[in-house]
Amino acid sequence: MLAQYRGHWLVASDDDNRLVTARGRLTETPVTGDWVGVDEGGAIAHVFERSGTVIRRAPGEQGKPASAQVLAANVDLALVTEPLPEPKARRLERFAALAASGGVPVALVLTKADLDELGYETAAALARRMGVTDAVAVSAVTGEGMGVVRSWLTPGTTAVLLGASGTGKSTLVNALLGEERMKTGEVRASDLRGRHTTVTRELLALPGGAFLIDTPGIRVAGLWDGTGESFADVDSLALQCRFADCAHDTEPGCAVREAVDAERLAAWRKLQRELAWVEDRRAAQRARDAFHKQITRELRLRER
Ligand SMILES: Nc1nc2c(ncn2[C@@H]2O[C@H](COP(=O)(O)OP(=O)(O)OP(=O)(O)O)[C@@H](O)[C@H]2O)c(=O)[nH]1
Ligand SMILES: [Zn+2]
Repeated sequence: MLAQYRGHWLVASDDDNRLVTARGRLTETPVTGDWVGVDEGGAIAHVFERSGTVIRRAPGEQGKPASAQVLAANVDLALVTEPLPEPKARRLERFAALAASGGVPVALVLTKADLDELGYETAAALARRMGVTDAVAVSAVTGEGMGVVRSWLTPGTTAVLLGASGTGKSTLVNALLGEERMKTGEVRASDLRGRHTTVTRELLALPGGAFLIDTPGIRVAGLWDGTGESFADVDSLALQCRFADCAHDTEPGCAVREAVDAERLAAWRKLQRELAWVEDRRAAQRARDAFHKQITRELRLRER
């Protein structure tokens, strides 16, 4: 699945790219990166099981039940972006957690390296603190660091760009695509002529043989399902705390507070509070669903 538009999906097959609709009653709504089966009528009839998903809490309205939104499926690597010269560690941690919770490995990409002479050092320091192996400082202006990013994009694998609006994702996409961008533009124009659709998340074929999913315009990245391995430092140190349910706050004998950077620990706490809030809502929703199911079953029994 190449891209999702309002009620339409752009699907790649062996011979061409086709704009299709989806049959009702699919188990999952198809998202960019999905492998789908299309029936004779040219509609998506099946969404294959996913591995490596990026899921956020759907930006909902107050009072509405919390729900999940899959941003990308079947992703092998998340390039988490944040601009130099003052990258925000909190945002990096949040996006890294979003990827890690769906089983997607993370690499840090600090953009706009031309605005900071110490970009590479900053990237390395942040990566060390976050427990991330791969980090780079890149510039679309000078080309610095682009080779490193390309080396991560193994042919046949799919990467997703994750980062707040304005962190330089689209610019990075253009740099990686080189002249190829024109082609995708043409495909899009001919497929969607007169449809007035907004392009959201697209799967792009890079010249080197890898695929890249851009996620433009993300303003909020609410967590949905834990922080994955993105706080492995906190998780493993927690085993040495005196109390099994240590909140790493004021408890005596806390191994985490001693070893983890105060700001990182504060960020962890904030994300945990958010997750507790989400879990409350998810539990309430599950209870409502179970109740609804039971009522429906009882009504059906009575009708017999
Ligand atoms: N100096 C400098 N500016 C850059 C670089 N990369 C991106 N920018 C600028 O940063 C701004 C935002 O870049 P975008 O690529 O649009 O950011 P984005 O992450 O795609 O934003 P959304 O599409 O809103 O999610 C633009 O004005 C770019 O020109 C860079 O390497 N150096
Ligand atoms: Zn502790």
